Amino acid sequence: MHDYDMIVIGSGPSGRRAAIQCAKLGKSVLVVEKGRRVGGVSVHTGTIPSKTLRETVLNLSGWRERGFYGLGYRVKQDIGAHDLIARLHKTLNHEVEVLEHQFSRNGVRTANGEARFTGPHDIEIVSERGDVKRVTGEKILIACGTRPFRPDYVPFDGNTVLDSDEVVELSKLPRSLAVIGAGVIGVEYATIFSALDVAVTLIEPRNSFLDFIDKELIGEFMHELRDRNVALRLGSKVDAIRIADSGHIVTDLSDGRHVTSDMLLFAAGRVGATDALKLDTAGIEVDYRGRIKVDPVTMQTTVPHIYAAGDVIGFPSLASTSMEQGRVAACHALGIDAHAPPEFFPYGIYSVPEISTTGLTEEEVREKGIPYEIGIARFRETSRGHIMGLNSGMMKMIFSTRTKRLLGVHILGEGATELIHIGQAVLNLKGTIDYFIQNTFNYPTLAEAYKIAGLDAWNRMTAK
Ligand SMILES: Cc1cc2nc3c(=O)[nH]c(=O)nc-3n(C[C@H](O)[C@H](O)[C@H](O)COP(=O)(O)OP(=O)(O)OC[C@H]3O[C@@H](n4cnc5c(N)ncnc54)[C@H](O)[C@@H]3O)c2cc1C
Ligand SMILES: NC(=O)c1ccc[n+]([C@@H]2O[C@H](COP(=O)([O-])OP(=O)(O)OC[C@H]3O[C@@H](n4cnc5c(N)ncnc54)[C@H](O)[C@@H]3O)[C@@H](O)[C@H]2O)c1
Repeated sequence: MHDYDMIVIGSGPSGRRAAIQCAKLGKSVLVVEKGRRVGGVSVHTGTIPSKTLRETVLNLSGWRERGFYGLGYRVKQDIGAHDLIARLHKTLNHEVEVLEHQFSRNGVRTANGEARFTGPHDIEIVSERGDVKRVTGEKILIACGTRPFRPDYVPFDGNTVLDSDEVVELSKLPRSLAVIGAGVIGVEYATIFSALDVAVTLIEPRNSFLDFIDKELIGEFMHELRDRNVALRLGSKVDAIRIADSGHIVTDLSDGRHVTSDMLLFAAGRVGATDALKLDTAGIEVDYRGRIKVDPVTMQTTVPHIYAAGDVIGFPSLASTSMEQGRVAACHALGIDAHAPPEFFPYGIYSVPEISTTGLTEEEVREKGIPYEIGIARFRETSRGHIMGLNSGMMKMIFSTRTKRLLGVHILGEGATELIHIGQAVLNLKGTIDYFIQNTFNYPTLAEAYKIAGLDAWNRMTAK
C-alpha cells in the first residue's frame, strides 16, 4: 500500500492536467513543486509571462492602430520596464490563484520542495530549508520540464546578459538588444522588443530559422522584420561575448562582424530539468539534453509505473501539447485506454506579427510527391482587415488536387493563433476544399480569409 495513487513531480501544464484528471477519477494525488508557487515554467517564466508582455507592449505602444495613425502613434509615450512588469504580476497572480483553487476544490495535495527518487516508488522531498519528507506512490509522473541552456562562454549576470527565464523580470528597458538563437523564444522576444522601438539584432548560427514553418511565410515574415529595422544575422556563429568598458555587450561573430548592444538575450534552446531527480535510482535514463524517452501513446517510461510528460520528453515542447500528454498519462496510469493523439496539432508563435500553422508545409507536400494547389488570401483584402487598418497578414492553404483534401494551413498576421483552429478542425476531420467553398463565414471577419483562400485555390483547380 502506497501513500498516494499518483505522485506528480512538477506543477506545469502536464503535471497540473494529470493531477486534476487523477482527482476527477477519485484517486489520491500529490503534486511536488520546488518553486515557491505552483504553475511551472509556463506560468512563471515561459508562456504566460511572454504572452502578457506581448499584449502589454502592443496595447501601450498602440501597435495595432499604427496602420491608421502612422508609425509615430503611441498610446503611452514613455513606456518603462515597470509598465510591463506591473501587468505581468497581476496576470501571474491571477493564474496561480485559479490553479490553487482548482487543486484545492478537487482535493489535489501539494508539497513544496525538490523531489528525488530513492527507489522505483519512493520519493524524497527536500524543502528549501533542507527538511526531508518521504512519500511513496503507486504511479509516478515526471513533469519536471526544462531550464534554459546556459553554456559557459555566455557571461550571464541576470541584469544585462539574460536567459529567457530572467528576461521577464528585467529592471530597465534597453535601447538596443542582441538576441542569440532564432528559435521560437528568440523570435518572439526579438519582435516584441522591436515593437517597442528597441533596436534589435537577431543572431542565428544556421542560414535559416524556424525551419518547421512554410518557407513562403518565413520569407514574408523576414520582409516585415527588415522593414522594421530588425537586423537579421543568419549564418553567424558566436565566437565570444564580451562586456566592453562602456558597459555595452559586444558579440563577436565568426564572420568578423561585431554586434554591440545594451542588453543580450541568450535563447538557444532548453535542457531537461532532470539532474536533481536521481533517475538512475528508479532505473530511468536520460539523453544528452536531459530528456526522457517515453512510449508516445501511453507516456510510460521504460519503467512501466513511471510516466513522463511535457517538455522533459522533448518535441514538440508546447504548453498545449504538454497538457494533453499529462491527461493521457494519468488516464493510462489509472486504467483508461490511451489513444494516439490526432494527426495535426497547431503551432502558435506569438511573434509580432503572429505565425500559426498546422498540417504539411509546401516543402513537405513536394517531398511526398503529392500533386497540390495553393490558395492565398491577404488580410488587407478582407473588409475586417480594412476596418482594423491592416497592411499585412496572409493565409495560405494547400489542397491535394487528387483528393481535394486540405493538407496544410499557414497564417501570418493578426489573429493567426486563433484563426488556425478552423483549419485544424477541417484537417483532422479529413475535410476537403468543398468545406470552404460551400460554407458561409461571418462577415466582416478575418476568418473570411478561409473563404478567399479556398476560392483562390478552387479557381485554379477547376481552370480548364
Ligand atoms: C519563453 C517561453 C515562451 C513559451 N510560449 C509558449 C506558448 O506561447 N505556447 C505554448 O504552447 N508553449 C509555450 N512555451 C512552452 C511551454 O511553456 C512549455 O511547453 C510548458 O511549460 C511545459 O510544461 P511542463 O508540464 O513540461 O512543465 P513546466 O512548465 O516546464 O514546469 C515544470 C515544473 O516542474 C518543477 N520541477 C522541476 N524539477 C523538480 C523537482 N525535482 N521537484 C519538484 N519540482 C520540480 C519546476 O519548478 C517547474 O515548476 C513557452 C516556453 C518558454 C520558455
Ligand atoms: N509560442 C510557442 O509555442 C513557444 C514559445 C516559446 C518557446 N516555445 C518552446 O520552447 C522551446 C525552447 O525554445 P528555444 O527557442 O529556446 O529553442 P529552439 O531549440 O527552438 O531554438 C534554439 C535556436 O537557437 C539556435 N542555437 C542553438 N545553439 C546555439 C548557440 N550555441 N548559439 C547560437 N544559437 C544557437 C538554434 O539553431 C535554434 O534556431 C521550444 O521547443 C519551443 O517549442 C514555444
